[in-house]
Amino acid sequence: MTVLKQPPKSEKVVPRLPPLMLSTPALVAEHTPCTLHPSVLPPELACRLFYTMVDASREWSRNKWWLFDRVVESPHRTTFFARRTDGLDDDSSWQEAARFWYNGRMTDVPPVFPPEMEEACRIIERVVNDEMKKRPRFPLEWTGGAEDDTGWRANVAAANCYEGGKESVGFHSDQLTYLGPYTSIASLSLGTRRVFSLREVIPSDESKSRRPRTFNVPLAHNSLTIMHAGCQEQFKHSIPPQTAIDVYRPAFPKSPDGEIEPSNCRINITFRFYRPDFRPTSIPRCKCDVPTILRPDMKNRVDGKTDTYWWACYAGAQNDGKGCTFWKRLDMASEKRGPVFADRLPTSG
Ligand SMILES: O=C(O)CCC(=O)C(=O)O
Ligand SMILES: [Fe+2]
Repeated sequence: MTVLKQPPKSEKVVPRLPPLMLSTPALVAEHTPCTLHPSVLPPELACRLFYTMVDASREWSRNKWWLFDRVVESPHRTTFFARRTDGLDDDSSWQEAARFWYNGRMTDVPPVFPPEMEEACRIIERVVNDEMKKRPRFPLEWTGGAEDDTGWRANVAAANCYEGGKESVGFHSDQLTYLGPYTSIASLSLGTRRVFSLREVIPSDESKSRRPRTFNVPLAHNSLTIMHAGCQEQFKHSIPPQTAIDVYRPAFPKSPDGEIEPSNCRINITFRFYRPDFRPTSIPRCKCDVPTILRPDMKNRVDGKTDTYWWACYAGAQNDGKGCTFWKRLDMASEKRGPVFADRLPTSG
């Protein structure tokens, strides 16, 4: 008996689009959930902050974590700061949260913002708030703790130092553990210009109809990139290695009568807002008794209302790569993560 074979289904081939260079703020806003703000700080402050951070970066370390059965080391140096207060309330339980920044391992309380960083942060907060006023807000986004809420503010910051073109960070989206869904992150670039790459994660139900495209944004000294609400849910970002970089020539010397020395370093500071309703006391702990990490389910459709997020074990990054199997879906309602008002926040000891 002859079995008639069905002709193979003709699957439409979706062409892969070549990477696109986004060299102006208008192009960045058109193609990504980010905005680019060149020359954001007064030039003298940007230069002073660059020198302070380059000096401080000698003490910063390379993040290390377990990946399957081996320890991997990040190809750049990094550190973390917690602001002394966020200027609005004196609750500092987010400083406690910052202690888990380093791959789930308990570290010392992080240093506070140096004075130049504090000065820069106040300017950056204004830029972020002006930009956020122009954009729609999402139901899962932090909408403020009180009626007189002053809007987005930074209470912590992560900093990175890339020395030379080989130092880099691979494609990732930032963990949302203390930031919560639909966070806004303000990322300041100082020193050598590097390329910031963004690539969308295509939801599973669209994977046959479109392919992700890589967008490359050159980040000049003293430019601010705001990764707006939804960026961590929809896009991954990276600083890829480069075979050639331009050296950065500071506009001011380090000391009034000193020489100007060119540098091949890029400093990045990401100012972040740890949400009052995502404090360490309310983060689920896994079977290893380590606070879990929160990740978005990037493969499912994102609409700002019904997105899925998962709490997962973080111990595996440290504990010889042996974490537990803990997974729990974030449920804003049953975890009582509705808006929390400043006067009702738990205080830390
Ligand atoms: O250096 C950058 O611009 C990106 C850093 C980054 O992605 C991070 O700290 O999570
Ligand atoms: Fe990141």
